Amino acid sequence: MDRPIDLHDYQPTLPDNLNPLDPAELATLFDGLRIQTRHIAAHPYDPNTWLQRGITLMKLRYPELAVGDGYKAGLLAGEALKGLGDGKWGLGARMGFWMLLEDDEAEEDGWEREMLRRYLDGLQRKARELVEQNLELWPAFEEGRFRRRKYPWMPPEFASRGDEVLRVINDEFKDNGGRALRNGTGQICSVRRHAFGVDPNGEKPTHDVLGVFATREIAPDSTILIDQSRIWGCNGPGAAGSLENLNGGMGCGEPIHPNLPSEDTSLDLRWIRAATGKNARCSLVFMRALLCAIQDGGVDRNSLSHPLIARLTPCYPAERIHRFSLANDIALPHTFLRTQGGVDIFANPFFDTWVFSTISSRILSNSCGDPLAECLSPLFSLFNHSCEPNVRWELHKDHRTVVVRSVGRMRAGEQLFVEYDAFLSGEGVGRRREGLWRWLEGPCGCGRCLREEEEEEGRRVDEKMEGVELGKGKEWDGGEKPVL
Ligand SMILES: C[S@@+](CC[C@H](N)C(=O)[O-])C[C@H]1O[C@@H](n2cnc3c(N)ncnc32)[C@H](O)[C@@H]1O
Repeated sequence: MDRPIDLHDYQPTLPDNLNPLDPAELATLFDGLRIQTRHIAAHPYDPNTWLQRGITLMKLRYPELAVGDGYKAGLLAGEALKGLGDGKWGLGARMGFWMLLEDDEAEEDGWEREMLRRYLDGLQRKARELVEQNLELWPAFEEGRFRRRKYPWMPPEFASRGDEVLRVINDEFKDNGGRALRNGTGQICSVRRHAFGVDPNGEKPTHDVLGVFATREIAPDSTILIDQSRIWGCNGPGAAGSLENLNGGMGCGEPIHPNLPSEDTSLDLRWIRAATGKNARCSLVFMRALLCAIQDGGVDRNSLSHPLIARLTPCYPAERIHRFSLANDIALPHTFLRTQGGVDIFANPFFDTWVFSTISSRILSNSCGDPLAECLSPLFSLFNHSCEPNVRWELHKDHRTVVVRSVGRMRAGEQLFVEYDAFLSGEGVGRRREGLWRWLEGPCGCGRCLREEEEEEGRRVDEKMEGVELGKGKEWDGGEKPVL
């Protein structure tokens, strides 16, 4: 957030249709945001820096980010108040912010201590007010509404997939081909750009539209891909051997889930399952995505640069309104990062709330699953949808392995398509497109939809022509003119 931005890239995430912000006011707010972000970097444990930036984010109409900063301000003020009780917190000498005191400084007189307590109390109350202003208490307690948008300060390297990302993916396809063919050699498919062709008018950029293509002829019913993921989650087993999840909803029969026997006890994720109930699978996918970034890249790199996250196309649907929850989307990931990720959530900018929100926009249109389990597959997530698919897929009982098989014979160079929602295949093109909109953020561009759209258009033109012919016929026949 401390990067200069182009004001043309600004899109608020608040769904309310308010009057647009005046450009001069917008520029001032973004200047403030930059300064406050630098101030946070210099004084990450001062609750007031977080509160002030949260207020700016609210004015800029980013409710989900304002809640994130308000939450951190409240947390810091609360921890400082607790520390005050222990005699450990005080005003940093002539520095104007609150800090941990050296032992000999801790002997403050009662008056100063009382002043400090009141100040922190006030900050905590204002932080809570900021959070509440950006949430609603109804219909769901402590949830807010927002639209998913690209944040204007997003560094360009995270905004689209570079050639290095494609190289990594294609190396993985090469390894996977060997496994699927069971003889250890040979590639079956690869990822390519311009998956739906190049826009003839040059209006839509198609460079960053990826798809999976056959690199050789594929026989019917062949295994094409065995894709195992580290980013998965399931609602876990129920209590006392029942299949019910702890908080209702179905559970699976694996006693160790949502963990694996190979994971050590420091990665016990059952508390996330208990906290999120029937949404556990989605929260677990998100936490595991953060965990992957930490395990592979450490805590000093932006998690958006992790190859498993950098390869995903984000979902920014124009009209759809999403909900975010203070408990599940803000408090839970921060607690997870502090307790199990080893991340300092105040001093480390790589796990800021805008990064959370961007990761979850990428997971949204790329994960697959069912009411029990969710999985973000590294290679399967690159397959496009068709209403007449040439491959079929299955999520294994382990909730993290997707197997893809061919339906009929395929030529080298043919694009491999899966069906995202098989329940829609019996519907007409209009209903199918409507149902698929939430996955595709636009009309389905598959061969069947384009064909049926053309047929429908043709029928409409024929009907119109028929009407014209009928009208003409009456006139020429000397019949009565219609009364308008
Ligand atoms: C799981 S990803 C597939 C890979 C993606 N094309 C990419 O570039 O990374 C799903 C996204 O691909 C695009 N997509 C997939 N199938 C499509 C289709 N039949 N028509 C239009 N867009 C499609 C949509 O943008 C969708 O949100």
